[in-house]
Amino acid sequence: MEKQTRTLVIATKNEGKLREFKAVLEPLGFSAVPVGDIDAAIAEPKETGMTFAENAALKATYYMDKTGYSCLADDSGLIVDVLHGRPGVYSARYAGPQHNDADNNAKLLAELSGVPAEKRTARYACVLVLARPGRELLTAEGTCEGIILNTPAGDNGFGYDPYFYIPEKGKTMAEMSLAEKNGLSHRGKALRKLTDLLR
Ligand SMILES: O=c1nc[nH]c2c1ncn2[C@H]1C[C@H](O)[C@@H](COP(=O)(O)OP(=O)(O)OP(=O)(O)O)O1
Ligand SMILES: [Mg+2]
Repeated sequence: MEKQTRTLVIATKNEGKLREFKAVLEPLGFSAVPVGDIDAAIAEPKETGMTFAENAALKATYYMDKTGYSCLADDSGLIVDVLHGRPGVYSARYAGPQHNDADNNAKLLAELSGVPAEKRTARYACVLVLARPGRELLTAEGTCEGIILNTPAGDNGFGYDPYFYIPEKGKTMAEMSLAEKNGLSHRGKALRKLTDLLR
């Protein structure tokens, strides 16, 4: 086991994801530095992929090329069964290019209006890709099952979390601490798989 801290540049502009990355990675001896701290002027890439895996690889490779560092990217989203998998890879842009959580949640609720609880099954999915100079890409995935509520609960987390209810826990993801969310979330699962690959 190497003892020195290994720096991973986190290739995201999302503060909520960054908090979750740091909480998992720092206790494992990684220093998680947001790409904006390396160079705040790098423009966000267009997420043109058709899958989470394509977009995660695209973001990781883009930021590695721009910074020269190993870069860890996350592409994730919400898959709602009764909506045939929407919003899926378009989760961040569901209500339009402004990329606004409140607008996205409002659109989700409108699309689910009148749909009873037992048909509101959904899952979060996360694909992580680590791009390292001169090496092959590393990929890890995670999912987390839940139900979409009609009314929000909780102030933690980000994105769709106030509406994403975990029946086994009796609460939404926005009612969980960072550690509790990471313990069961799509991102937490993918991060643990990815760090296992780095040991
Ligand atoms: O744990 C989560 N809790 C709540 N919502 C979540 C979660 N995980 C993904 N989501 C939603 C937020 C966003 O609407 C979309 C991700 O979009 P995605 O492009 O991967 O991220 P982003 O644009 O916010 O940041 P970036 O691309 O810079 O990493 O799915
Ligand atoms: Mg994005």
